[in-house]
Amino acid sequence: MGQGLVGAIHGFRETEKSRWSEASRAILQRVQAAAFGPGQTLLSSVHVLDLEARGYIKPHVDSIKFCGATIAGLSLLSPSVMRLVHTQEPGEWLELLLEPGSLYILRGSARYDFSHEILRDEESFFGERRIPRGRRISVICRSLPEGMGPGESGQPPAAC
Ligand SMILES: O=C(O)CCC(=O)C(=O)O
Ligand SMILES: [Fe+2]
Repeated sequence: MGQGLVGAIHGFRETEKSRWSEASRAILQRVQAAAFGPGQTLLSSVHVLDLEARGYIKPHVDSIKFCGATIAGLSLLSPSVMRLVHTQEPGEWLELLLEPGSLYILRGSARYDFSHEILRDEESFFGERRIPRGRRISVICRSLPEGMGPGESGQPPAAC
């Protein structure tokens, strides 16, 4: 979790995980192949966020100090709605329905120019459609910030 994120997430527990079963590694490799380019180095551990049914994530942009150009998140258990809002033009926004088993990828403008948030149960609508929130687990892979690759100076952070 990025330093700028303190206070953004409510009703959660989390961990940074670097050891995975062979079956999970195969899934993470599919995520990485889909989301990251060959030149991108990933943070050494994967962020696992367990959001309770009443939990939610307030709008934020992941810190550029701790997280690079790409954020890829696998959603598990409950569906949820992620809203992206342009940081300079609040009228410019979109919502993503994150079904269990789906992968979202934030890169380019979506990564840097839009905040992202996970709506709380009371506000959890995708258009007109009510999306009741249960417990949701997300598995988030991030690239290292530029200039933090292997062999370059600076210690890679343990997590975003
Ligand atoms: O749970 C998610 O998919 C997003 C989490 C998030 O925005 C963060 O940890 O920075
Ligand atoms: Fe985030």
